[in-house]
Order: sequence, then C-alpha cells, then structure tokens
Amino acid sequence: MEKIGVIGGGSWGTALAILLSKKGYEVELWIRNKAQCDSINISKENVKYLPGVIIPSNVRIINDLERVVKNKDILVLATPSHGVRNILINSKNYIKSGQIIVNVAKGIENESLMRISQVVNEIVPKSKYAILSGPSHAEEVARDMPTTVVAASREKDIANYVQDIFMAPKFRVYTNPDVIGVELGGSLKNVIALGAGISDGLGYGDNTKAALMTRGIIEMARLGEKMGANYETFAGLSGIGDLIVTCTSMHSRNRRAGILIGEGKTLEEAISSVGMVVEGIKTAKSAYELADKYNVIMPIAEEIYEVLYKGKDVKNSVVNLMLRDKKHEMEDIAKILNNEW
Ligand SMILES: NC(=O)C1=CN([C@@H]2O[C@H](COP(=O)(O)OP(=O)(O)OC[C@H]3O[C@@H](n4cnc5c(N)ncnc54)[C@H](O)[C@@H]3O)[C@@H](O)[C@H]2O)C=CC1
Ligand SMILES: O=C(CO)COP(=O)(O)O
Repeated sequence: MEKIGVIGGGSWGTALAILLSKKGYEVELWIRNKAQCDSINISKENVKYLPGVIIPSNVRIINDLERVVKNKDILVLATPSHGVRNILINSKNYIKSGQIIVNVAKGIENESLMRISQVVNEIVPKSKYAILSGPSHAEEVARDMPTTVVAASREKDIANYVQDIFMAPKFRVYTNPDVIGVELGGSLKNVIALGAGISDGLGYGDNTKAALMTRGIIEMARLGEKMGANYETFAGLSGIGDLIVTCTSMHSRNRRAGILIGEGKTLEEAISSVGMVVEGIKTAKSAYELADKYNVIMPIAEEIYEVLYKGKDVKNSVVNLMLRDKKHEMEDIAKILNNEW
C-alpha cells in the first residue's frame, strides 16, 4: 500500500488524512505546532480545526517534518498557500527525484504572483505535480458526505494515479489536464466569496449573491484565459462548482470573513474571529495585480481589493459596481462562440 505524507494538519489536511487512511494507505500527518500535535495524539481529535471528528488510529500524527516527507509515494501539500514555499525549502533535501506532489492549497503567492505549481517547480523541479481542487469543505468530507473534486496534472498518468488514490465511495475524483485553470479557479473563487459574504453582511439578498457569483465567474475565466487556462475549466468543479459552495456555505471561511466585514468589523477582527486561514484576503491582492499585469477587467475583484487594502467603504463599492458602463452580457463568451451580434 502507498505511503502518503500529508503536510499541514488544519481542517483540510486532517480530513484528507482521514479519507486516505480509511482506504488503507499508510498516512502520516504533519502538525506544525508541537503542543497541538501531542494533544491530537492523545484525544484523536483535531479540536482546533476539525472538532467533532475522530481521527482513526492508523493516521500517524507527527511534528517532525523530515520524517513525514521522507520515503513517501505521495506528498500532499495542505498548508495555507503562503506557507508552501517555506515548507518546500525546509523539506527539499528529503524530497526524492520524481516525487509525486499533490497540492490542495488554494492561493496565488503575493509578490511573485506565482501559482503553487510554479512554486513547486521552482523549488523541487524534479517532482511530479498534481492539484486536487473543487467544492469540498473539510467539515463535510470528514463526515463522509458525497463530494466531487478534480485532479489536474499536465501528465495524464499522474492525474489518473491521483484520481485512483483519492477516489472513494463518497469522494468522486475527475481528471483535467488544465493545471492553470484548476489552480486559478480554486484561488480566485475565494475572492468572490469574500464579496458574497460582504453582501450577506450588508443584509442584501439572493439576487445580489447570484449576481456576484455569475459576474464573478466571468472575471475569473477572463483572467484565466489570458494566463493560459481553458475558459471551459471555469464551468467545471474547480470553477463554478467551488464558487457555488464557497459563496453559499456557512462552512466557508472566506464567506464568514466577508459577512463580518459587511457587518462593519475590521479586517483584523474578521480574520481573528474566523480563526482559520482566509485565503481570499491575500489572493485578492494577487488577483488585483494579475488583472493589471494581464490587462484584464475584473471589477468585482478590484472593489474587494480596495475594501480590504484601501479602506474603501463597501457601500461605495456597491454603487461603483451597479453604475458601471452598460455592457453586453456575453462579451467574453460571444467572442469565443464567434457570435457577431
Ligand atoms: N478547509 C477546507 O475545507 C478546505 C481548504 N482548502 C485549502 O487548503 C489549505 C489549508 O486550509 P485549511 O486546512 O482550511 O487551513 P486551516 O486554517 O484549517 O489550517 C492551517 C494549518 O496550517 C498550519 N499553518 C498555518 N500557517 C502555516 C505556515 N505558514 N506554514 C506551515 N503551516 C502553517 C496551521 O498551523 C494549521 O495546522 C488552504 O489553501 C485552503 O484554501 C481546500 C479545500 C477545502
Ligand atoms: O475551498 C474550499 C471549499 O472547496 C474552502 O473554502 P473556505 O476556505 O472559504 O472555507
């Protein structure tokens, strides 16, 4: 049976370690904080990040990064995206050539504006990369609720292998060769979900959220296409699928942070109240800079960036979005369909 190291024992790393251990793999889960690691080893519950779920005893909970990384068939990167670079730098001496790395973090680095596949390729170029992404809240996966995701890799064999490894009766995995599209979908939806949360926090209704989601996916796909992704990928699980779950679920950290901001809390208050990683906050900055770099119009992402980083009043953002110049709804898609209307 495969040996799998899961790097990062937040809610997602813990849920995936449980899923993989139930399939019979030898799973080691790296927990950064020693005290937390010790406590989970005693209680068999990740009280801080995934309360109420018992971790099977065949998941080995370990604080030693070297031990978890060494001699594994698969490494799963499950820390917040801003932690991935340092994790790889600290462990690259133990990562073998040809190592299969499955990234499950959803974010785009600040400063470098790199996707995680690019970070992995820079630090461990001899590894084989896949991303696993889609509408998959840890709280539901850990409770065995039917979930669908996508495994993307440039190499078909790797995508198929990762599909087989993760596929379970309640966890259905599709494949896709479009690494860029799958990475961008999972990252950019968090920015739009912050907006959906802000809308909820302001007391707006379902119409507003549907508008943010529908126009949001167009922005995501518009940027994605310019960055080399397939437009169609954004209609899939890692695009619209993940956008739906993140904008509507109370499990969503991004949506919950948005609700608090919409209710008038500061960014710092929102982050500390959620108590888990809110990826969309950093990604909003990267998205804003990528839109500028690739000369793509992303009005929703831009307003969210200005609310988060420039102290803009959310009510002014609503006015700006509603009173933009008139548009043809399908201007992006019309071009693709060769529709001259
Ligand atoms: N929670 C979920 O349902 C899902 C999360 N994801 C993604 O998985 C990644 C991890 O998310 P969660 O598990 O929710 O996070 P979390 O906030 O529950 O836990 C993060 C874990 O990483 C550790 N950590 C924090 N900063 C770190 C750093 N700089 N270096 C190393 N370790 C660090 C924390 O101690 C904690 O153990 C994120 O990119 C998230 O977008 C993807 C799908 C589902
Ligand atoms: O990516 C996720 C679900 O697919 C998790 O989203 P949140 O980080 O908003 O909870």
